Amino acid sequence: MGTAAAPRRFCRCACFCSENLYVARYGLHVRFRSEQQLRQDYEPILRSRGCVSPKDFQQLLGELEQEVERRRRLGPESAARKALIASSYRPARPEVYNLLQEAALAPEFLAAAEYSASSGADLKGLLQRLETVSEEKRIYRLPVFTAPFCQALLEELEHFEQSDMPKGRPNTMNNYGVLLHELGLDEPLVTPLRERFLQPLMALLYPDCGGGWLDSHRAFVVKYAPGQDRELGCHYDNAELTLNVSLGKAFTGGALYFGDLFQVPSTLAKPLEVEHVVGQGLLHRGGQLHGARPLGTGERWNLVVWLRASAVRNRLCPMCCRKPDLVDDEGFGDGFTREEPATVDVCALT
Ligand SMILES: O=C(O)CCC(=O)C(=O)O
Ligand SMILES: [Fe+2]
Repeated sequence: MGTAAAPRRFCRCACFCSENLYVARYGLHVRFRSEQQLRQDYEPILRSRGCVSPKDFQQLLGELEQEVERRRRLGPESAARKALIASSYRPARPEVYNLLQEAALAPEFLAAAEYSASSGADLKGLLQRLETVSEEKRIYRLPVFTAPFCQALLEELEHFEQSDMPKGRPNTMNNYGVLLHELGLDEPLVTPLRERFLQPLMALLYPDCGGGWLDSHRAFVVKYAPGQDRELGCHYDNAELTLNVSLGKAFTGGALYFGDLFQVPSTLAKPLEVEHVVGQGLLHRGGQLHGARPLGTGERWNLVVWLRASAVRNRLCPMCCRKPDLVDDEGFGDGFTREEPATVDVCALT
């Protein structure tokens, strides 16, 4: 697939402002269109989670209204932050902003990607080059970056975190961490990583989830530390596929747990626990329910890349599970497009 095509305009789905609003206090994602609808859909569960008095409910309403407003302003505000950072932020490790070199990648990752791109490559061959964490859940693991590159990226991210630059947070569940595109790391780092290395690998691992048709991403770093965020509630990603790389530092706890795909009605009775291994990346389907256990000690920084295939999501928005109601957006938006990429064999996609 060529990468030099004319720039395409990406969109988000209008549901972004009304679906999947996270209420941390009650550990719940809700749909919010009106007070009446909120009461109708969630009163019993909210009550069971401690939202009992009229005051509690009014507080929740106010927070949801604020969150909707915040989401409406997100695109333009993010673009403004990106421009300010580009003009006045001074990196600690400028080399991280150079075009991704193979020398930054772990030999195992390079070997798996090179194999995947070679003629005659098949799934069986690729599986010999990475660790299968769960065959049933299709979760895989492999080293992604070299230790020195992980270290440099971590130092740079920490320097940015400590700077007085404005920061857009990854999502409503993470209050720390940064959005990589605002830092200017999409063009030199994440886009080449996706196009040159992840795409062939994902095409073999997840052909039925758009693995061969990735055309955008949302990349961010999540940070967990004592006194800051320590855990992450159960959710699924707004992505067809996800790469989650543990960058460090030293920590205990913070394992991921995985349930079924979100479309499958089930409980999280017996989730699969997966420990992070520093330097290594986990690959999973975005729709696989997951969360992160509380951090024990230390600090945990992870690079998360939500990989998107417009060929898949244009047909069904994973957040509202309907045909997306497209709204023009900045940058990669939420990965939807008004036009289909050429020659997608829709029969190959689920
Ligand atoms: O904390 C982690 O490692 C998982 C982060 C995650 O699942 C997400 O941000 O979507
Ligand atoms: Fe996630």
